Amino acid sequence: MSIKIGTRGSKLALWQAYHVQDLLKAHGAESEIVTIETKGDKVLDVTIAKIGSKGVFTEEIEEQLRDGRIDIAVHSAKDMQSTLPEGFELIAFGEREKSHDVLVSHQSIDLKQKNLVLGTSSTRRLAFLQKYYPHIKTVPVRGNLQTRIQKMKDGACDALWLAYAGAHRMAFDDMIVHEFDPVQFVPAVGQGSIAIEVNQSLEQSKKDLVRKAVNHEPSEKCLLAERAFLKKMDGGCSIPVFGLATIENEVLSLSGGIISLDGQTTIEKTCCSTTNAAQKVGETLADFVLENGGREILEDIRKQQAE
Ligand SMILES: NCc1[nH]cc(CCC(=O)O)c1CC(=O)O
Repeated sequence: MSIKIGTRGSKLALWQAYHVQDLLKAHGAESEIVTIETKGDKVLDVTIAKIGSKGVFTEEIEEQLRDGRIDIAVHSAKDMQSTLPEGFELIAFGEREKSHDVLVSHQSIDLKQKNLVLGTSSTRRLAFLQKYYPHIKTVPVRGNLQTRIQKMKDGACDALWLAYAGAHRMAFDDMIVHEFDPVQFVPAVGQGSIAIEVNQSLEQSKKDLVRKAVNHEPSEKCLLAERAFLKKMDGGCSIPVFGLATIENEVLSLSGGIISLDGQTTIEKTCCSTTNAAQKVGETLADFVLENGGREILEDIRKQQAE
């Protein structure tokens, strides 16, 4: 039985796909990798928020899952919508890498420095920057990590604001010049973990095998909590919703919330539960955030983004 693994073609995506291939191999399963270009890879001159359609990194891959050209798709969990299109499911989450954000640069960076320009197009990161470092300017820098580093070196910005996981997996550790505290700069839901998506009708034996080889249970529980939170917040990747779950001594703690685009208002909370109530705790957190000002922030953002 050979498993066909679909993935985007960026180096990070391929790293993740080869990682899954290795895990499958360790469980005695052969596999092959099929690279697929998505709209998010093709359209590089606008931010993801502006491309607008949900699933910019997933649609073309889901087409191939639908017609069986591939068996599984490997994604960054962070790129996955909270509600998948009809007929698809996530069956496994890989062991999470450290989930925090970092600055990557070829030069040393002082966040107090005037005229500093950081490369990012993430609404969450922009809003946190308004809150903690309002003097810092940003420019959107899109493309795969290697392209972005080149753009930075060519002068587009002084440093790139990235997820540690991607920077580390691409071996840019030497260029990490700042690490953001995940308590202040809470990561995006799913950051640092990979997710395996399948067509629901995939043979159960293949699903079982893939899950056995790839799924990391504590990471899965955390991701279920975070994704249940995101789903109830109704946030895609262009809404500055943040959330991070951790497990210690069998207790799952989920910290998350929403921040207004100007960084002035943050609604956030930490909720705890047993690991078996992961989804429930995500929903509880979302209810709290929505009822305590989050709904108004969401409406404001929708209005601004419609303009
Ligand atoms: N937004 C794109 C994206 N999706 C996943 C990662 C990094 C790896 C990960 O979090 O799994 C990145 C780049 C980044 O935010 O720096």
